[in-house]
Amino acid sequence: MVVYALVATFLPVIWVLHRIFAIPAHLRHLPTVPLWPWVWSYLTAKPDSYRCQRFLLPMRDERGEGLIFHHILMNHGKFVKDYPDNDTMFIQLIGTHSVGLATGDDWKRQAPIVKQAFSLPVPIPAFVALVRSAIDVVKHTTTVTHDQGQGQEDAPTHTVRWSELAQRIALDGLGIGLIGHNFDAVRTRSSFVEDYNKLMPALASPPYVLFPRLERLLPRPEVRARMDRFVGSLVHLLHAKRDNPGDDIMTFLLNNKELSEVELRDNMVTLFIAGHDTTAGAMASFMYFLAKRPEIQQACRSEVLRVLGPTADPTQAILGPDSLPYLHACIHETMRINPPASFVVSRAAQTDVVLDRYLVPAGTPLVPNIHAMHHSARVWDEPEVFHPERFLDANGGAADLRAGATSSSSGGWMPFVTGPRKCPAQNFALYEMRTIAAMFLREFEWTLPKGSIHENGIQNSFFAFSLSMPYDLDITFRPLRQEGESGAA
Ligand code: HEM
Repeated sequence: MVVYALVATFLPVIWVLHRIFAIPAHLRHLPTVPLWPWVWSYLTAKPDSYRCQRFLLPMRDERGEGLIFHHILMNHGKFVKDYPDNDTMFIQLIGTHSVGLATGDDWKRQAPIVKQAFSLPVPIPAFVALVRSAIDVVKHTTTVTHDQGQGQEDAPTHTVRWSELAQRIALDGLGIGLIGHNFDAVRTRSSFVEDYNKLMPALASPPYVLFPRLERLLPRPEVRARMDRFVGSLVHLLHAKRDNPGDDIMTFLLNNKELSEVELRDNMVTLFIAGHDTTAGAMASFMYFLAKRPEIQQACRSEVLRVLGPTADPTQAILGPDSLPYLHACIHETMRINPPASFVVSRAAQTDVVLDRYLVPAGTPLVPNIHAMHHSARVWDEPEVFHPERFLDANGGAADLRAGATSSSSGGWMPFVTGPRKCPAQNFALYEMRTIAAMFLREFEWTLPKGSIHENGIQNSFFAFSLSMPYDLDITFRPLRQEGESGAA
């Protein structure tokens, strides 16, 4: 009797799971990852980098992945962005009418406007002021330790949860660049920042990501309320911008009469979400790799001190890749080895198509994987090694990116992807990162604290929606000069 009851209970569950996850008959000729370990990796909240290393990279030697990757991204009319249905709260948050998810004529109308907005001068002086605040926060952090190592007798050091501070810096950077608003997240805790910080992990909860319908079966009113409050705050700022225009991105978009109210709302939220954890992830990873490689950190610092001097404010001209090629190379190498977005929104082929040697039926979701591309031994020499020099030319200048790859046909470096739908904010993000990196290099030396969970390799948190962000990353900073001193060591 008990056996019958168990069978009657579990058979339907197994049947439903099979229906959800089984590979459809028309796709069974394609190579596959092991299904259940893959699903399990989501349920146990493993990061994308783990899935890529464990399941995708072992398949790489068989595939012409670079060419397929390029082909899909360059032909965005044939491979159209294809996102999950509106059941996911994440899609409800960012909306479907922004440049990020629009397709066809809607995208063609919006893309040039957004691109033009990002060609406005990057607000370097405001970034500089922001980084000064962050430096101040580090220096006044209460977890001061005394480091007796490296000949620096009893030098005070400050151990900071850098993965969080990087997020707060990124939020303020976006506030400044997008709406000319200072959230002051670096120094203060506001309900807006709290809502935002709690919202994203809730939306990325593994069961809800795997089974979006749970949102209907087991609704989460507190998460929805948080989301509504967060969006309400952004919309409020957007409306206030009409009466108080500036030289920021949203003012530019508001002045363009071609964007509807809903498009403005969706773009505002999308730009925030698209720009926040990506930039924070890149900055967190940068500190990590330079903490692990003090000789690279020192070479970077020497370049910054030589070009920028010990105290002058960085300017846009001086922060360019040609002035600081080694710093530029370190940031590029960081974003190669731990790309902040590990894969892109899926694309659906509009007709049956042959990719490499496989027939892919129309409508099949295709997800180019940036992490796999960046770790392909067919594209990169020693892909697992942090080696910034791959982005320098023979004279030590900033190399053409394609020269970083051993196979020039594949391009290789793609944290912002490539093609018509590449990230419009690449320049904005790179200038912001160079400002932060240059000013921190001048101010501090840094290491991983003893016992760091990242000692044997960077640990990314589970973050649905493709983001790679080191978690609980503490960094120990040692000031290179005392208050009031004018030069770095
Ligand atoms: C290190 C920082 C960043 C990285 C690594 C990054 C990466 C990417 C990637 C990989 C895509 C392509 C997504 C896809 O096709 O599915 C993308 C698109 C996009 N990004 Fe970024 N991004 C960064 C910063 C930003 C910032 C700061 C903003 C805005 C303030 C932004 C706004 C956008 C938008 C609007 C798109 C969609 C473009 C389109 O579909 O036409 N990103 N980004």
